[in-house]
Amino acid sequence: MDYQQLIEEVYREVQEENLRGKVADYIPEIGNVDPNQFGIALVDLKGNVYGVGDHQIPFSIQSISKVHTLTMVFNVFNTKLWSRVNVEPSGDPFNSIAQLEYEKGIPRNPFINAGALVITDALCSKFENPIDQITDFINELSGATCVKINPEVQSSEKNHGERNTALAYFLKSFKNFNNPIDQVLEVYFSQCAMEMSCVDLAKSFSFLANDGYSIFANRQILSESSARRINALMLTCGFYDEAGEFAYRVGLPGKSGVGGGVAAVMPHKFSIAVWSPELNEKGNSVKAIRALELLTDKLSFSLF
Ligand SMILES: NC(=O)CC[C@H](N)C(=O)O
Repeated sequence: MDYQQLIEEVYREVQEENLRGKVADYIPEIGNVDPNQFGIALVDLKGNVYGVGDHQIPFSIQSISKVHTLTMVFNVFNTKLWSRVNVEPSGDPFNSIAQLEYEKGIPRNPFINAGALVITDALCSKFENPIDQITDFINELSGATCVKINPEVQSSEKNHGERNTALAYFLKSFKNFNNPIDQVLEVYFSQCAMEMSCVDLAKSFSFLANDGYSIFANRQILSESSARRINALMLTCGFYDEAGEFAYRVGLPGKSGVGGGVAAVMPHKFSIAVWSPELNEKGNSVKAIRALELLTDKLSFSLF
């Protein structure tokens, strides 16, 4: 299969459809992007990179960073962690607070905001300088010094972080939070404000397509069984209350962010990142989802 030809075809067809959505504006600074940008990068397991459109332009990865942070604590906290966060799809918006109350402070999964805050709290217990450690880790996975924290986005998240702050206090009231709230939120807002291109993002997900081994970091990042579990979580929880629709239309494990990015993997074949800022009402990129749907249709395979 000629991947370059494939993604160019997908790119062209999606552009022709002229799909529109709305750039996220609840974090004002991430609204300051050109909404027409669109890029695709695919990385195969030999390390060949295929790209089209704005695939080299860094963008705000937002919630996609939740996969990187989960990976960082997965080994150490594997058993203990699952008493603090569940592994079930939530069926609720990513920043929902309601479920957390009747489920007594145990978030449904690590990819909704409440669950990601628990993961970042666990990360703060494990690492002395968590922000540097996350940056270093993602750089290592991408095989390049590519991650930058956008300070304007970071402070915009902080200044409009009432909901995430509320979630953190809520978790604390159920004793599911160990570190000072401000410290954990600082790390959480920083990981969300990280910027990288589709190419580097696809590389950073490559180990999940490769039984846990990163060809860019030259090491086993997670065991084969742990990598498989992260893929299962992405498939069932990676798109919040649209996870079912993504599995139905695309059929790959993946993770979205409100910056308009989606990273996904086809196990044993490739990792892929698609970015376009306009979102649907569930907070997922309209063009990125359509591009991945066309891609698996044209390939005639997905996980299923
Ligand atoms: N879905 C997302 O990408 C949400 C991330 C965003 N920084 C938030 O916490 O609200």
